[in-house]
Amino acid sequence: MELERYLIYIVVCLVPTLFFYSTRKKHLPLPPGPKGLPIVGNWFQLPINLPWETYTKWSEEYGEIVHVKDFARNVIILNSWKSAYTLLEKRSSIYSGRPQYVMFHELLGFGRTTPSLPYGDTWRKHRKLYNQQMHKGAISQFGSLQYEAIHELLRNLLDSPLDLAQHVIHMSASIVVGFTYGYKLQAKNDPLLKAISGNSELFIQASRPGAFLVDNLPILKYVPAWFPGANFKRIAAAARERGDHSRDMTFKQVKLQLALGNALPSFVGRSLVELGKDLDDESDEDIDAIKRVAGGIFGAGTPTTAITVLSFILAVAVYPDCMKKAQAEIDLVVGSSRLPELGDRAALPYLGAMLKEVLRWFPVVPTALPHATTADDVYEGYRIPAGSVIIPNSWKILHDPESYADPYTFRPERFIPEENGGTSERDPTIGSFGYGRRICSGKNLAEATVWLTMATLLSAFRWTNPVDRTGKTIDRIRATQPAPGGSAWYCTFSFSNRKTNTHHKNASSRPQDFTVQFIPRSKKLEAIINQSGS
Ligand code: HEM
Repeated sequence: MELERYLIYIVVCLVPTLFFYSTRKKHLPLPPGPKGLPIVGNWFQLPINLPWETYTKWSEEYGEIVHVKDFARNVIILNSWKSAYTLLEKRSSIYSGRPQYVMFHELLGFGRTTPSLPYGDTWRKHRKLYNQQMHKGAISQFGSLQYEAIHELLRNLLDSPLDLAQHVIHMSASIVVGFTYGYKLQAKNDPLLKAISGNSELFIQASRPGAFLVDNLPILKYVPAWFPGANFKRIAAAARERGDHSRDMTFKQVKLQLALGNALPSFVGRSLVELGKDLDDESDEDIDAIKRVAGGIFGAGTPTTAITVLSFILAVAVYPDCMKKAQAEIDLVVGSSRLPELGDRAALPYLGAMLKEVLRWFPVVPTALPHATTADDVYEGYRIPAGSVIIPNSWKILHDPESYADPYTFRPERFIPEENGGTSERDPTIGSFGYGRRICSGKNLAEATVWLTMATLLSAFRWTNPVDRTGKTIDRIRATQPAPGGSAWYCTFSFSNRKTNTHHKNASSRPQDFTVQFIPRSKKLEAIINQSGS
């Protein structure tokens, strides 16, 4: 009898409690944010250009996490390290999706590249391929590719310093394309480069929330391409064709070289050999994954690496003391009778700190790529529904004075431990390379390339006084102000010889256009640079 009463008591108390907790989430408020309109929500307020600036303004009014509506879609912006770290890193099991957009995923055909895949088995397969070919040991085997491209950069900078940006982009593309396909890029008008760079700009532009109306009104995808106003359909058809063509062309090239036995080491070649399957079965899922991972590397890796190098060149030009400190360290370890090598990295701590500072001071992907939630969640009393788009405001997080003293000053010492005279500020890797399970999968290659370029340039040259196209000096303040227009656009722009391009507003950042004069640090080094190509 006693037992029965206990059981009844437990059922009476427990069931409502469980019910309360299971429905509680649904009754909590969404995070605060600007008021929107019926149906479209905040669509008209979603920023197109330099979006992190608007997100930062919203955070001043509404707090560290802000909610807006992109039609029916909930968009949550994370403006603090605490919220980004707690949600995207610690709760990454439910924050690692990607929002799916009709234009981006379906019409443009980008839906099967690594950055845009939903969280699931195909994405895991892609990341496994990256891990196999891009762990630190595997990357080190591509050292000669990096030396060749970076030494060519030195010679190009001496020959035509005014084409600084083009030379840096060429260096970055040579490494990325060499790594992916074992392909040697021609100095000018390379046909493969033309084929694979065609969609870079659209990729970033279309991944931004609210970029195309069809994303929120999917019915528009049935509008025929000839219909007035259906320009997006024509853009999409051309992009899909370009994508299919470039993927097939590059893949077939490597397959042929493998068959002939003259393939240079590459991501595609190694992955295919390790797979050990019939390479002609292109319907095979594993082969398709290799093709698609490779197809995404150029767009993800070239502009990001190039712009990080350009930011470095600008940073040390306006902070000559940092340049001198790094050069003193290099002179001590490397000397002046050779150029730096990847093996010198551990012995150059100031340069390591400088790499971190470049990534923090001028983050090239200031709002990462949007993540998406795969389950309902609660944060600090706010409801975050499943399927929400999550945008980390990395620009703000990496310039937060609470984490980084005097955040717009370029100061590598912030990443030197206190016991060695630095200030031990928080490592910016999480943030500049993204978050949680979706963190940049090319990080090891990117860091090695940027580090080696920094070391080699500092060892070979000195440079100061950056000027813009009109000859006006760029000072420290202007150096931190991103140019309007994005990085992927920048590469397309440069590759296509400045053909007009109207879709130049997107969510990536690049410094102002600038040039500097590179002066060899000694006759001996000048001779080493000139000999490096022979
Ligand atoms: C300095 C250079 C680079 C920077 C600053 C950078 C930064 C980023 C950022 C911020 C993300 C978004 C992460 C997120 O959504 O949380 C990302 C994703 C990605 N990056 Fe990079 N990246 C760089 C170079 C590269 C290179 C060289 C490659 C390829 C070799 C690459 C491949 C990718 C891929 C595939 C993704 C998507 C990962 C996924 O969705 O799982 N990146 N990168």
